[in-house]
Amino acid sequence: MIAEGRRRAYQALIRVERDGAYLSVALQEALASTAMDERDRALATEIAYGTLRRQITLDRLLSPLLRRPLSKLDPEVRVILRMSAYQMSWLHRVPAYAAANDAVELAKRHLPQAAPLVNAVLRRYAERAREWQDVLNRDLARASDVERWSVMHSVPTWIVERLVADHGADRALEALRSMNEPAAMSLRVNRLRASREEAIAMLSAEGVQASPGALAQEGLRVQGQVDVTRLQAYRDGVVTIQDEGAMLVAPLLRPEPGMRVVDLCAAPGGKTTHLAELMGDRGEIDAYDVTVAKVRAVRQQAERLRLQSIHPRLGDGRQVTPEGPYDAALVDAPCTGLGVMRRRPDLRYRRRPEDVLQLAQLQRDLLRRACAIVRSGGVVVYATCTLLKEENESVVHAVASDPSAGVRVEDVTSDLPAALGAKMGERAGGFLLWPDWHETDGFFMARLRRL
Ligand SMILES: C[S@@+](CC[C@H](N)C(=O)[O-])C[C@H]1O[C@@H](n2cnc3c(N)ncnc32)[C@H](O)[C@@H]1O
Repeated sequence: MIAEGRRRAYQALIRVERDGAYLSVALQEALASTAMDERDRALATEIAYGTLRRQITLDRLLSPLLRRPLSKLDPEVRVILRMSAYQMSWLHRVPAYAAANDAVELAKRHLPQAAPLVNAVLRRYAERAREWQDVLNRDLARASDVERWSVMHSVPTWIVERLVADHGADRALEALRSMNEPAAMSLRVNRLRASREEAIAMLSAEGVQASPGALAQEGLRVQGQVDVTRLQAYRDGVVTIQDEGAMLVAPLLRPEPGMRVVDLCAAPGGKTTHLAELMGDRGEIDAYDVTVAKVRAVRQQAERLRLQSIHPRLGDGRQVTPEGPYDAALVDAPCTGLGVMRRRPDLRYRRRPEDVLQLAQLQRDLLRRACAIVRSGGVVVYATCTLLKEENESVVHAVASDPSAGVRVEDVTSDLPAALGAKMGERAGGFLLWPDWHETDGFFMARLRRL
């Protein structure tokens, strides 16, 4: 019988491979049954995320064992080979024979004619599975640095090239090394409903261990992987799932009760709701996004947190025309998401180099619009979860250097937590929080002030 965790991991991975589904959605569907054991759930999650994180590496390791290129095989075979090779090389508590036997059973069930091939390839793979680094070092001895790093860290070459060009090889390499570590889980405490200590006690009463985060005053780090949405503390609006790095963005607007704020890219509402909490839920926040489903997501989060000051609105942020100017605006722009690769391992394979150019245009347009609709002396915060200059500093520079925008860039050092220490980097055009510094996602944030 195929282990439940492997069966569910396969279900999710085949949806990603064959139908282009997002991993988070496909896995949620695969794990939907409430009857599932927590251990099976954890194994399925580990296999699905781990396999996608290591996909380029796995394909390189598997290729010499195949007569045909991996890309020419049926998606079912690709998925079964990758997920089984992943377990053999990375999940040392899983015996190789268990992974191989289940792989053959999976093949028999989903593509019976491929079972002998799966069996033969994985028996050979198992002989060297633990030595994958040595195998690759030999294979890549004559490869360029970019190709070697791409294969070793499973990141497409164009992304490696861009990161090296933007930040230098050392910094890029440090970040790449961190991209395949599982992401820590953090929560934001809604301090309108509980103090951080009270929230820790509520979570503890539900069997969840949490401790104060190092960076954000309202941040909590949770031990292990927990489905927080099932907890009473979540349903009661005491906590929100948010990366601790993301919690540094809303305070940059210097939110105060009574302010009128616009969030041009609000869904699913993580930063909008944080703003409302920081404003004591007094004031007005117009929260825009482009689809009905996304606007609904913002509304649901506002309702769960019992926040009245948020007005979810359907609309293109580039065309927002308010009756009067806002005190502050947030542009948490759509981006390539390279700072959140740990949480969304499939993103790196979906993105194309041409996306950067298109996104940068949209980002500039959104930021220009934000600058146009805040009052004189008001602030605009621009944020992304990517690491590329073209989407970060260059966007800020393009807008701020245009005299018609009437803004200047501010140094945000004094608004950032002291816990960041010396790790501040170059901040003239904005602040980049690297994902390998404090076990957060990677974020860029800049503040502009209207003259
Ligand atoms: C990075 S996400 C925002 C995350 C959100 N601020 C949070 O913290 O939960 C970017 C959002 O921008 C939205 N978006 C994309 N193009 C847009 C546009 N032209 N106008 C407004 N929103 C847009 C996307 O739908 C997406 O929800």
